[in-house]
Amino acid sequence: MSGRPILTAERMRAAEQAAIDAGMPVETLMERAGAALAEATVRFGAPLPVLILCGPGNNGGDGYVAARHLADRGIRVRVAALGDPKSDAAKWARSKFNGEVEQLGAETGRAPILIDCLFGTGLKKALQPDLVEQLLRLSTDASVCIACDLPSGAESDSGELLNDVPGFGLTVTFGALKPAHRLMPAMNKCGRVVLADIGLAIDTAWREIGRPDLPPLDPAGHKYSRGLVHALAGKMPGAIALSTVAAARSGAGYVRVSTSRAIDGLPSAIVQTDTAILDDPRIGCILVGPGMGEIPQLLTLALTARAPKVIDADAIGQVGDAERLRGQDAILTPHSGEFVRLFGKLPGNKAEQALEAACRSGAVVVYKGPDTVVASPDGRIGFAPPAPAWLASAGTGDVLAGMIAALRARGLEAFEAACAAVWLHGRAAEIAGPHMIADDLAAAIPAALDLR
Ligand SMILES: NC(=O)C1=CN([C@@H]2O[C@H](COP(=O)(O)OP(=O)(O)OC[C@H]3O[C@@H](n4cnc5c(N)ncnc54)[C@H](O)[C@@H]3O)[C@@H](O)[C@H]2O)[C@H](O)CC1
Ligand SMILES: [K+]
Repeated sequence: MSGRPILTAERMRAAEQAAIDAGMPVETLMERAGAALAEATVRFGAPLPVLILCGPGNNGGDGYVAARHLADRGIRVRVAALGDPKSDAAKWARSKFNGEVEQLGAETGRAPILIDCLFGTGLKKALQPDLVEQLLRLSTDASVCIACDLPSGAESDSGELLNDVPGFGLTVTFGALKPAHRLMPAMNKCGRVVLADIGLAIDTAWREIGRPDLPPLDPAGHKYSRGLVHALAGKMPGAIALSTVAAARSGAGYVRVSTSRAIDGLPSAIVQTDTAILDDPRIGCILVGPGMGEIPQLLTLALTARAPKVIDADAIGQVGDAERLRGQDAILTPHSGEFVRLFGKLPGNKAEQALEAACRSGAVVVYKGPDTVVASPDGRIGFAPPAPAWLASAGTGDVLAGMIAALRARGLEAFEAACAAVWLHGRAAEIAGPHMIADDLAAAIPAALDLR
């Protein structure tokens, strides 16, 4: 899967140290970071006057470098410092900035552009209340607020907010994204996240889910080679109807649903049958769970089949022991309640919890929410980019399950199919707009596919 790399603070420091050990002075890294911050500020905020808040560490050091670059470009820039720089690199950066540096406090005057260089990946605890008060006050009247690496108060690895944090329009980060840029609640405070390459070698299996690269249609293909999705209907046919329509619109060549009674309103292209022959070798992916209700035998039936399968909604509640999924080539799509009921409260951030669940079950786990992460037992993690809040409505999970099943049936391996569907699901919601219902979301899938 393509997508921007994501590293925890510790792995970021290791990448930085490896570069330093290879002869790259930390000042060079800081110079590149600060220059990138200045460039992004000019592009995002135009040549308005700038106030940079500098902390005592290297986050502050980036700020002094950015101040120098902005001043060199003729932009009026002031620096308000939280004490003197403590790290050698920050002292170096401070010494190279010839402008005024005032002490950050209640008298610090506002500016149209505010850049937060107080704390980044070195944050250890919540900011002092009076500092939070100044940060919030100075951000209130700024027209543009920019965070250096992270909003100060955002915990880099968990995405928790250790203190009140203003909403930033832009976050400029270096080398790799951090989990906080793509996990709630910190994700909501970052605004647009720009990643600056500062010359670090980054190697990671954790990535932001990028635009998917789907296989082209085979001109010699037929409906089976384009992917047969076989869905198992349960007590509430409306949910499986949404899933099957979503699967068909996601490019499955043939969508079939086993149902004990005819489902009204389903497009004729979706074949309804009263049998469930799941050892049909032409099946590309089975879908069970949407609208299933309390019929555990449907999950048991699905688990007798060798075909890949998407286990969603009510079926997750019937799994019982995650070990049942080992060897099933399954994709599990829990929201937080379903996740905790099946796996319990796991340690670590949401991504690490999803990875642990993937390892315990052998399944690819799509841990849904306003921040969705996809984890594979082989260690890969995909973090979804921000998706519209209006996805929080009935039936959108059914649509996602159908999209995953279709892309799996089209031949993408499980992790890639799940990541691609999550990305397309978010874009389809943007296209459908804030008043959408799940049916509109399914209808917007072709337009989302055209975005690639
Ligand atoms: N990753 C890279 O390749 C580069 C990162 N850069 C920038 O460096 C910061 C990380 O710098 P660091 O000095 O480790 O920590 P911070 O500047 O985030 O924190 C400063 C310092 O402050 C102390 N501290 C922590 N929390 C608090 C608190 N709540 N109140 C008071 N003091 C606190 C603690 O001792 C910290 O060490 C990274 O974010 C990037 O912006 C490099 O400049 C470029 C390369
Ligand atoms: K910061």
